[in-house]
Amino acid sequence: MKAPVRVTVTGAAGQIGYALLFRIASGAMLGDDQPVILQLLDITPAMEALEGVRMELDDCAFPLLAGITCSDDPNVAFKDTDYALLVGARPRGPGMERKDLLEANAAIFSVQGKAINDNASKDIKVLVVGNPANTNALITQRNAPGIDPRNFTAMTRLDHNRAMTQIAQKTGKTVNDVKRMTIWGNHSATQYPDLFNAEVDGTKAIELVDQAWYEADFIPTVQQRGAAIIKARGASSAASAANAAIDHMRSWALGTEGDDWVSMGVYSDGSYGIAEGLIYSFPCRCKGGDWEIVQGVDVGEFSQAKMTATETELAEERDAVKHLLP
Ligand SMILES: NC(=O)c1ccc[n+]([C@@H]2O[C@H](COP(=O)([O-])OP(=O)(O)OC[C@H]3O[C@@H](n4cnc5c(N)ncnc54)[C@H](O)[C@@H]3O)[C@@H](O)[C@H]2O)c1
Ligand SMILES: O=C(O)C[C@H](O)C(=O)O
Repeated sequence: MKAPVRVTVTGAAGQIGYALLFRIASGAMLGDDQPVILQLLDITPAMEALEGVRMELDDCAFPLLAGITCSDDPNVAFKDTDYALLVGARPRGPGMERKDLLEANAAIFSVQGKAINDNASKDIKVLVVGNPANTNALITQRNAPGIDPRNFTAMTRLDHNRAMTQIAQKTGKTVNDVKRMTIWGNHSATQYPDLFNAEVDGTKAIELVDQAWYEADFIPTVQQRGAAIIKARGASSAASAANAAIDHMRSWALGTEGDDWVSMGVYSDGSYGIAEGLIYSFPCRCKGGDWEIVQGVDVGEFSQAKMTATETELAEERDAVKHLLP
């Protein structure tokens, strides 16, 4: 058996937390030979509810669960931690865009970035789920100058998984037949799901559908899926978001499959002409606990315009929080 690793989850008493913690503790995220110590963070008024979640975790008797701490202090929750899933933030309601949450949520991530910088392992892997995820990841990263910027990522895996299922259903195949899906840019309504490079059963997806369906149906469905769930459920996605967080961390820690790739919001190094330093979703391959942006992916005129539009939105969000970016 390996030595336990520490996994911090913020917003642990919330709805995503409830769908996430039990799967991390079961080994779904880091493998069934990797014990974990859960370090759970929430705000003071949520401590009683969090205690209930801890009791339920205890009651599962997970063989891989080597310890649980609950705290309302980020300095405690991030102490020596190896992985952090930053979920704790306000969700949007009907009629809101995710960037409308910037004012309410941004300060959380500057505090947590500092706490990560001061307390966590220097090799920590951070996934930001709380919205607007890309810009919150940027705030976290910039407040943790002692840690490699590549260790901070934002979640677009939910959009990636949504796009996989939409194209599989349209073409009468299963998600097992879909490879090389890419979500470019921001986890927002400007994100660009790319069917020019995605493949279904070895054929370029764009060749299997008509351009009108791609533009008028597929792209808006993926872009607006979060809003559709809020409208239907009266609450934002939780189980599918937790599942995507597990997928993201598992790919990063244990590697992507063969020559396939996944979508991750990562620190831009200027690849594909995207401004350096933005947290932008790219096609990524992972190996040995590290990620790299896949190079040489085809970008035609149509894709370029959409990739630039979502980059522009991210630059606007960055400028709106510049007071939180040291
Ligand atoms: N990136 C994605 O794909 C994606 C998908 C779904 C949801 N989200 C986002 O995830 C976030 C959480 O969603 P949810 O449905 O679990 O919300 P929720 O309201 O059910 O839970 C949020 C939890 O965070 C806690 N919290 C608030 N401030 C905190 C702080 N400073 N420190 C620690 N915890 C804090 C709250 O007390 C609550 O327990 C929202 O911002 C939502 O929009 C992102
Ligand atoms: O849409 C939301 O606000 C929640 C989440 O980001 C989602 O995509 O489901």
